[in-house]
Amino acid sequence: MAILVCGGAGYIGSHTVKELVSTYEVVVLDNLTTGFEHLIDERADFVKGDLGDRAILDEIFTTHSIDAVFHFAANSLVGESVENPLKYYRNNVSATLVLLEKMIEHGVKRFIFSSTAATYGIPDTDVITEETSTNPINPYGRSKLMIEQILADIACVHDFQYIVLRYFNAAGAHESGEIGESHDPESHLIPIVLQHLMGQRDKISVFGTDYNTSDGTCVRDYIHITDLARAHILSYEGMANGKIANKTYNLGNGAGYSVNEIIDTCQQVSGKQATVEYAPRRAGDPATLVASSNKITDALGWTPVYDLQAIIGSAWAWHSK
Ligand SMILES: NC(=O)c1ccc[n+]([C@@H]2O[C@H](COP(=O)([O-])OP(=O)(O)OC[C@H]3O[C@@H](n4cnc5c(N)ncnc54)[C@H](O)[C@@H]3O)[C@@H](O)[C@H]2O)c1
Ligand SMILES: O=c1ccn([C@@H]2O[C@H](COP(=O)(O)OP(=O)(O)O[C@H]3O[C@H](CO)[C@@H](O)[C@H](O)[C@H]3O)[C@@H](O)[C@H]2O)c(=O)[nH]1
Repeated sequence: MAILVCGGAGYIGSHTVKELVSTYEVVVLDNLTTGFEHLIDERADFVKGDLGDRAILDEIFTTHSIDAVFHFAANSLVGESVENPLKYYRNNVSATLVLLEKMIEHGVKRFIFSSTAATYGIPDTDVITEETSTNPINPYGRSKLMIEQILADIACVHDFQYIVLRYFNAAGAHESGEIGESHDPESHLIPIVLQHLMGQRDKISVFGTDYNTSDGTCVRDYIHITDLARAHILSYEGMANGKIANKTYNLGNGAGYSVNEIIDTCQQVSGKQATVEYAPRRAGDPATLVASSNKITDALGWTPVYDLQAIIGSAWAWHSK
């Protein structure tokens, strides 16, 4: 039995493939719009194509015995989604519907979905649990919540099980040093700061200093990608063993760090001094997003291993290489 990883050439997908290949047969489907073929572990089969392409999905589902689909493929930039919502609804919703239809048609019944803290919008609590109300404030978050709702509907009427994983801010690099965070252009805070500290950017822009947080900059919960990858594998095995089905779990470290604190930690880890420019708010950004991940700890025993220092340390090691 094999696992199909949609978006396995991307940042989180490629790290999960690396964790999967030692135990499972893995097929990667990716159109390489934001991913890179060189990130895919060579033990995986790679199919270059789009998840909205019915013929490619028919081919994969008939030539491989797929037991589960891990679905990472999406557009995932908050600011871009505000500027170009149709791109987000087309890729994150319409193309995913094609994948789901083909799974049902071919009798593939296990699905793990990459969702996001952006489904919560501006939470009315300091620490977000899965019971916190979902009220996304940007098209990206809405596109993910729509798929979550569609999954619940499908599971009511088909032989189909899903796990939704709502990640907070994914960061860090694989401990092998072989792969790390690659987005082009890069928009994520930690790689931008590290690129600057390596001399590849003139300065860092901090988007917004007037948020209702301790220092006025946005607070996020950063989680290492290997911790995320392990949560996917535990979720899959939990479903396959009949322990869990049709659940939604947060994945975070349970600690919030402001943009300024991230810059400080990057300076400490690298031993270099940053040049910072304070800029206006970026559209679509909530002030604070911090997770409680107790639900997945209770269900599957998952706990994050990497703290912020270790996350930034792994990213710095990879960037320096
Ligand atoms: N990076 C984060 O902090 C974060 C946080 C929460 C949720 N997520 C979610 O995790 C997933 C992975 O994020 P990432 O940071 O690795 O992004 P990424 O852009 O690095 O990876 C996405 C991959 O999907 C591929 N892809 C996109 N649309 C496709 C399509 N229609 N057909 C085939 N392949 C397609 C891209 O080429 C890329 O390789 C996304 O669903 C994202 O919404 C990411
Ligand atoms: O040059 C920069 C880049 C970012 N930020 C700020 O840093 C914080 C983190 O931004 P970023 O790294 O872009 O991540 P988010 O926008 O929080 O989104 C990430 O985390 C979300 C979950 O919380 C996921 O859903 C998204 O896919 C993923 O991109 C935000 O307050 C940004 O405004 C800056 O101040 N300057």
